[in-house]
Amino acid sequence: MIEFQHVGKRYGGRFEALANLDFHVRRGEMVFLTGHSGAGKSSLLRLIMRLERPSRGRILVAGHDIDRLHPSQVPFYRRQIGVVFQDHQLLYDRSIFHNVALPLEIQGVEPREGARRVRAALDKVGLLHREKALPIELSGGEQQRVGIARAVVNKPALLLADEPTGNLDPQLSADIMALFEDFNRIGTTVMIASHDLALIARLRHRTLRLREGRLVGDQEAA
Ligand SMILES: Nc1ncnc2c1ncn2[C@@H]1O[C@H](COP(=O)(O)OP(=O)(O)OP(=O)(O)O)[C@@H](O)[C@H]1O
Repeated sequence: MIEFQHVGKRYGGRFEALANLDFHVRRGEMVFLTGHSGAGKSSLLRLIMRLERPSRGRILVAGHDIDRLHPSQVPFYRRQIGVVFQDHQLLYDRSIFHNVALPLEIQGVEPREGARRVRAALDKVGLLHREKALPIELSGGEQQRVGIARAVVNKPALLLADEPTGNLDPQLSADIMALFEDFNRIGTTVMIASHDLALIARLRHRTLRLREGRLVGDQEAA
């Protein structure tokens, strides 16, 4: 599903944030990405999203070299990818329903079909009863669930998350990870960048470890 072949990324032509990365994440896998702050986790995710382009090497997603996408194809490419951020990036003047509906509105999905999909996504994250609330009325863990509902409302083949539990306590973090496992169980490929080594160790999924932009570990689930 995701194949990195000798991928490097330099910023500003000099600083090497990622160097010679080679790995393959199979369709349907759930993989953690770890490493200290600045190791390159976010850069790696941004390359997959094609928010950044590699300085060298090739990145294949679902068999396609994403560097070769025509600019007009990039929005369609990104629609196959759900993204969850640490800080949720919710719109605070819009209801939970409208936050989750946003990607569908942008794509011009017919409103009734859109509403059905939004409610299905909210139901999966256990927040259907809060659809009319504003984000500010929700706890941090619930806000992160809204971020996840918005990421999966398109039924993406690939779900990426950048420190999705960064601000949550251990129990809420475990609940959020369990949600990712639910989506993985129904076939979604999942890649999660996280600092939380204790939680990762408990969950037993393949773990890619970065250090200073290099892949220094690739451990299969125990
Ligand atoms: N747009 C950019 N321009 C220049 N340097 C950048 C840019 N984005 C990231 N970097 C640098 O690349 C390195 C890797 O950063 P990155 O954000 O990918 O690491 P990270 O592992 O996600 O860290 P954190 O956990 O703190 O987010 C860092 O040294 C960072 O300063």
